[in-house]
Amino acid sequence: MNWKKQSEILELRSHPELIRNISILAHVDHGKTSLSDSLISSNQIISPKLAGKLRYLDSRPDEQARCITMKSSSISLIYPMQETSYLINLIDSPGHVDFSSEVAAALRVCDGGLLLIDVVEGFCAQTYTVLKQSWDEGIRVCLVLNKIDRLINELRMTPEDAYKHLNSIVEKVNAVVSGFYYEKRGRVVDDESDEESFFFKPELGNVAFSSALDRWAFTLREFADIYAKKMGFNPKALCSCFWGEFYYNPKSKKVVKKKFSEKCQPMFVQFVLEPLWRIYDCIMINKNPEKLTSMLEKIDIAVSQRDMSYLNNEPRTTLQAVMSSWMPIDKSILSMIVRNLPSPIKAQGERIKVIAPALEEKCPELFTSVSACDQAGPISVFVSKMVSIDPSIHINRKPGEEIDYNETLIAFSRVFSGTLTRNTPIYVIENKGDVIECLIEKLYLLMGQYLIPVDSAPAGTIVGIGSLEHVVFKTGTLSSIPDCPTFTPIPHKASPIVKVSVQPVNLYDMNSMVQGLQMLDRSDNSIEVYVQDNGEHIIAVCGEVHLQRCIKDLEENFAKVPVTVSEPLVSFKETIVLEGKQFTDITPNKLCSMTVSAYPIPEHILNFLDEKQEVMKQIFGVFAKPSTELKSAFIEEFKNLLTTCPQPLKTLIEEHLFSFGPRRAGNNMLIYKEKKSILESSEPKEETKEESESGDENGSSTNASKFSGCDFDLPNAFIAGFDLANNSGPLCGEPLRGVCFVIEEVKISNSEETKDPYGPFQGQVICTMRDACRGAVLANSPRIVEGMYECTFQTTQEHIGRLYAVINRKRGKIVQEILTEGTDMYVCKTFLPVVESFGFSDELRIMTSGAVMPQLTFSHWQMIVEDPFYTHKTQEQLEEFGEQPILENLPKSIINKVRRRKGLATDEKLVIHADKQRTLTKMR
Ligand SMILES: Nc1nc2c(ncn2[C@@H]2O[C@H](COP(=O)(O)OP(=O)(O)OP(=O)(O)O)[C@@H](O)[C@H]2O)c(=O)[nH]1
Repeated sequence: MNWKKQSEILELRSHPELIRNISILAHVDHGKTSLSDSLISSNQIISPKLAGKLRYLDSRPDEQARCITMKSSSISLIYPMQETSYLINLIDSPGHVDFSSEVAAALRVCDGGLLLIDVVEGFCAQTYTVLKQSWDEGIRVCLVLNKIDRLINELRMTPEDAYKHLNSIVEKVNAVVSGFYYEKRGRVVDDESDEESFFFKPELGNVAFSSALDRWAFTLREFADIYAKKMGFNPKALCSCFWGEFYYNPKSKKVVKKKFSEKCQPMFVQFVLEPLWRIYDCIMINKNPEKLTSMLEKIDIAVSQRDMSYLNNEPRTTLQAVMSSWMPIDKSILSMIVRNLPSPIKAQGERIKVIAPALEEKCPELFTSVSACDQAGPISVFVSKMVSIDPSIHINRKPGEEIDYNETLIAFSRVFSGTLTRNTPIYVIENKGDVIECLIEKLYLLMGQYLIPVDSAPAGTIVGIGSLEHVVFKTGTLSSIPDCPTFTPIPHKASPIVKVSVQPVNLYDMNSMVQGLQMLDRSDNSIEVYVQDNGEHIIAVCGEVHLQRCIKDLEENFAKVPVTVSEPLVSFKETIVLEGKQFTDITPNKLCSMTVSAYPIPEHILNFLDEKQEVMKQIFGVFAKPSTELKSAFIEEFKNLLTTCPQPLKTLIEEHLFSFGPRRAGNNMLIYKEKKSILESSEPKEETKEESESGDENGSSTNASKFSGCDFDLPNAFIAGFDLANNSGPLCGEPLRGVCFVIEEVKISNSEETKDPYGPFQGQVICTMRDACRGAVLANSPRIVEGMYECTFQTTQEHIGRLYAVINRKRGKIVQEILTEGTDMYVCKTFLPVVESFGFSDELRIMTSGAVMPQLTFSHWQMIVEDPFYTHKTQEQLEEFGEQPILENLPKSIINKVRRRKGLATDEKLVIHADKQRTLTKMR
């Protein structure tokens, strides 16, 4: 690292108005890393010729090998513009859907973003996700339409068609933005007149057109500057005519607004795209050196003889030399960033209500300091993720320095106010509210593959903090004020659905592995690590690529021991299709019997309950203290849905809903006919004495107090049993989904016996309730429910047939197939069972030589219609198939597989050494 540049960076950090913290956002493979390479080359960190090939910010070997970014990395660049130097802190974030949490972490420390779109693939699933994430974080964004070269070289579009195509992409993005804008969710828009700046308008200079591969980019401002001099126009006025239906009349030398026709070309086509197309034609398509030389003279570009000599054999090298001198990508993009994206001072004032809403009321001093990005005020820092320091990272020690920089994790953080200095105590405020005092020993400037130790980090900067690896769990707030409220936690979109169990290859490495797992858990915001009841160590991740990265991190950085990884453990659910059949069970001491029936919950209610999980936890959760408005709003919505619920379930829920489950907030329900519905009272009602003493005439009673040995709350024991059944259904011990249990009858006999050989009575009631619920599930024709991924990919006509064959083989369902206008590209949307998804991406990639990169996101739960216990019963079936069980029963094979994995009994016949057995029989 150049020490002169380094000291300039350190100096610029104390001028927040000159800082821009930017993240590059896009769908996978749209060119983020190639663009960041070009921007990095502007600071002579890498050679411009290697930009796009080196992938400098993909420092991990697996990122280089797979050509995908898996981790956000940051680098500081200097950009001189009009005699002022600006500090650009650039973050390259991953585009793969498995790493959405990395994008969220990167956005929290930034103030602006560059939204990159591959103009051939257009607006994709992840483009929407990252745009939404940036809105939710209150981040301003500029648009970069990348890979324009593909419109010329691959699709052979005319400039007119290209203009229409680009216009349609800009309109599509703006349509999405307007949805966000008018929803105003997650953003506080104070100034209505500011509306225009949220939309992408090439004429305002917040849209760039680029080819990161060919190292060029432009915004309309640059073209307007060039032509304004030649044509004698005001550059600003000319810029506003370069986009839209404006035409230049060379005779009258005037710009007129006219509808598009063959004779009239829009100014964007005439002045911008035509010259660009001509250069590509001279170099890449028709290779015409004479025409090229005359064009270069006209636009006043000098290209070395050496670069020109590649025209026939390596035309792309000549093209890159020409285009990077004509429209250098770094200059266009960096000046767009400086002009259009806010400095920390402006951004923090806007974002504070989104990222730290509690400050205003609870800590006004810090609120003022954060809003103004005051470097002299009290300190507040947000740790957005803990980054593992892998061996590819180099720590630049100062000459003669003796500090031990043996870190495993550093805190990737943003200083929002004050100045963080080394060796100062600071308070770590955990999300739960606990406060820990600790000493900041090490601070680093993040420079891609290099960490540069620094002594301080002022407000508005991004910094790596050492010595926090045992104090901060995933994310956290640091402050010099101990009672400072925490920043808003980073929202998580991706849920960890793929689980594997891990164990060390050598058992004596168990301790190292467990410690390594703890570090891994800290280092990744979207991972879950826990120990299952049977002692297995489970890692739950977002997908296959994520899993590979985590295992690599575990083996190489955290545990540093080899581990074996099980087959992915996919989650299933269990449900029912019949209704009303009852099952009775009795406690082992024969004193309490209960009859339970079960009903399937209709899909629309189930979807509502799925959506409202968090709200339900706040209203009905064990320690919940809900606000009355929240509760009544939920109940009103729920009751509206019940109007379309079939009888008798509707009445049962309305009159006697006793609990949701599991943990009082899931998507199963318990009806207890002795109790009034929890939907009825907005306040929890105290039970009256009379109510609690009522029983039936037969001497049986549902009442605990009448039974001498029953000194516990019987209804709560029912809920506990119901919860146990919810968590582990009868088919293969997977959670239940969409089952409503009805306690039809409870009989308790009085007994004088005080000693019960079967253990505490409460435990017996709980277990019997669990078994009664499970029995009711079995009585009502149970089914397996499997998770489904939504998978979107783009492909050409050439590959589509083969891809569909793979999807069908994997039980996928194609739900949408749209031909992109002007191309032979199909955008396909399919649903794919999670259990079939392993190896799916690799198979598609191999089949299409890497052209297809499917994105899998969890979509919904879907019931497998087949009955797991189906046997031939009717006369006709028996005649046709005999009494043999069905060989290919999918749910049955899933049940057996899961039961085998959990060590539960299966009804499979095990034949070991069949030949040997036959021989033995013969010999006898
Ligand atoms: N034709 C063309 N190809 C490009 C351009 N920019 C990038 N590519 C290619 O697109 C592929 C993906 O580029 P990357 O820069 O790795 O894309 P990315 O968005 O960083 O990918 P992830 O980080 O994995 O999401 C590479 O093969 C690049 O060479 C461009 O402007 N034109």
